[in-house]
Formats: sequence, structure tokens, C-alpha cells
Amino acid sequence: MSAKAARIRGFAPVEARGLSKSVQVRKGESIDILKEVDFQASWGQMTGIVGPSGSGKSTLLYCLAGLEQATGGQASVLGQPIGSMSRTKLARFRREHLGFVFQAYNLVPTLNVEENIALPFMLRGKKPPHGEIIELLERFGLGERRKSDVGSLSGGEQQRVALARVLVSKPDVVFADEPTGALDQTSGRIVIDELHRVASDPCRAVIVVTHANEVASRCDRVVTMVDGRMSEGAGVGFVPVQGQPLPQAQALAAGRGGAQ
Ligand SMILES: Nc1ncnc2c1ncn2[C@@H]1O[C@H](COP(=O)(O)OP(=O)(O)OP(=O)(O)O)[C@@H](O)[C@H]1O
Repeated sequence: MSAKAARIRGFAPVEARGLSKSVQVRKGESIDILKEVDFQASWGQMTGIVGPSGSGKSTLLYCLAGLEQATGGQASVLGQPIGSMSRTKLARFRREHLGFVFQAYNLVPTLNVEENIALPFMLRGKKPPHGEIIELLERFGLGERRKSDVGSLSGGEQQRVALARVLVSKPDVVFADEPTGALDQTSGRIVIDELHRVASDPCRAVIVVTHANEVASRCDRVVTMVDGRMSEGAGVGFVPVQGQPLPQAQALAAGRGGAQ
């Protein structure tokens, strides 16, 4: 089902009900990383997931994107139960609908910038959309670096290439795990502007895990994880990012409007 059809039929882009994940750390001993998390993203919005280190943000994101298996509850993307798809169906579904921006850039060091971005198409035996790749690179301030080895780029430039590689496939839902974690201000702004641009499409959605106030403040809605749970009043309470509440969250808590 296309994103447009899913939207028309009333499905959320991403939804989780009672999502839990336990891992066995020693024989007879397991820890609960996610504890019955309910979550819903909205079409045309960038949803931020914030919270203290170790609270389960990345694990939640990975389970929502079908990169990790939850051990309880259910996650669905475009109305499809992502946790119970066969490996083949999941791989196809992710390829057709989802994009994931990892903290580590995961670029192929032996390929240049343009080749890295074209790689997903090459692997599928499809012709890469050269015009779009060049347009993306220009917008990302990398027009001059098209033919450069990715190893010669700064971390910020590499993250922009990684984002371009995700976006060139036009995924319906983009998941991003700390996409500005180690970036300089310029790269961070480009990355966030681009994610924002994706989320401004009413048939797409972005979910971003972040510690950065600058990122959280650009989100349409922010939810908070604390100790494996979605904290009380998620999205309307104070957000413990570097101890500072977000203006948007304060406004919502005070009933002064804002995106829900
Ligand atoms: N496979 C695993 N085995 C054991 N513990 C794990 C596993 N995966 C995650 N954890 C633990 O679960 C907790 C949540 O991890 P997660 O990476 O989701 O947190 P986070 O909120 O994203 O943290 P950070 O902000 O530091 O990236 C952490 O204490 C982590 O060590």
C-alpha cells in the first residue's frame, strides 16, 4: 500500500502499541529495555524522541523501523505490522518505503560521493537518478565534491552524503538516530532543514532521536522516553534535553496551542 493510500485509509505512518523489548544479559537474567511503549507519529510531521541516555530511544526507533525485533506488543508502519513480516517481505517493505539515517555514516570508503549515493539503485540493478543526485548534492553544499573519495570528507560532509543516499530513494518515512550527533553547526542545520523539508510533505513522516535542543525545537512534536517508558504527558511536558524545557513543549503544557 502506498503512503497516500495508507493515509486515506486512516493509518498512521508509524504506530506502536504496548511495545516491549527484553534482552537476556546472563543466564536467567534479562533486562527490560522497552516497557509497553505506545507511540504514534503523524503524517506531514517531524516527531522527536528525546530522553536521558540509556532510556531506550534508539531501541524504540530500531523496533519501529523493523531493524530490531520487539519481544512484545506491536509496531506498524503504513498500517503494516512490521514486526511480524517475513524477512523477505520486510526487506522489500523497508526498501520501498523506509529510510534510516544512522549515527555512523556507513559509507563505502572505496566509492566516491556520487557512487555512494547511487549505490542503493546499483544494488537493485536500477539506473540511478543522476539529475536528482546532483540536485541533492548542490542543496547539501557538496556539488564540488561529487567525485571525491568519501574518506577525504569531514564527518559533517559524510553525514550529508549518508542523508542524501537515504533521501534519493524518496522514502515515505525517514527514521534518524542522532543525525546531528557529531556535526558542526552548518552540517547540522543542513541535515535538519532537509529532514524538515521531508516532513513538510503531507504523505511523509520523519522520526528523529536526538539529544540536541536545536533539533528538538524544530520538531512538530516531541515525546520523551524515561527508563524504557514513554513518560507521562509525553509531548506536552518538559523535555529533559540538557536540562532545558523546550519553548514549544512549555507552550503546549500551558495550553497555548502548537502541533499535537
Ligand atoms: N542488545 C542489548 N543487550 C543488552 N543491553 C542492551 C542491548 N541493547 C540496548 N541495551 C541497553 O538498553 C538501554 C537502552 O539503550 P538505547 O541505546 O536504546 O538507549 P538510548 O536512550 O538510545 O541511549 P543513548 O541516548 O545513550 O544513545 C541501555 O542501557 C543499553 O545499554
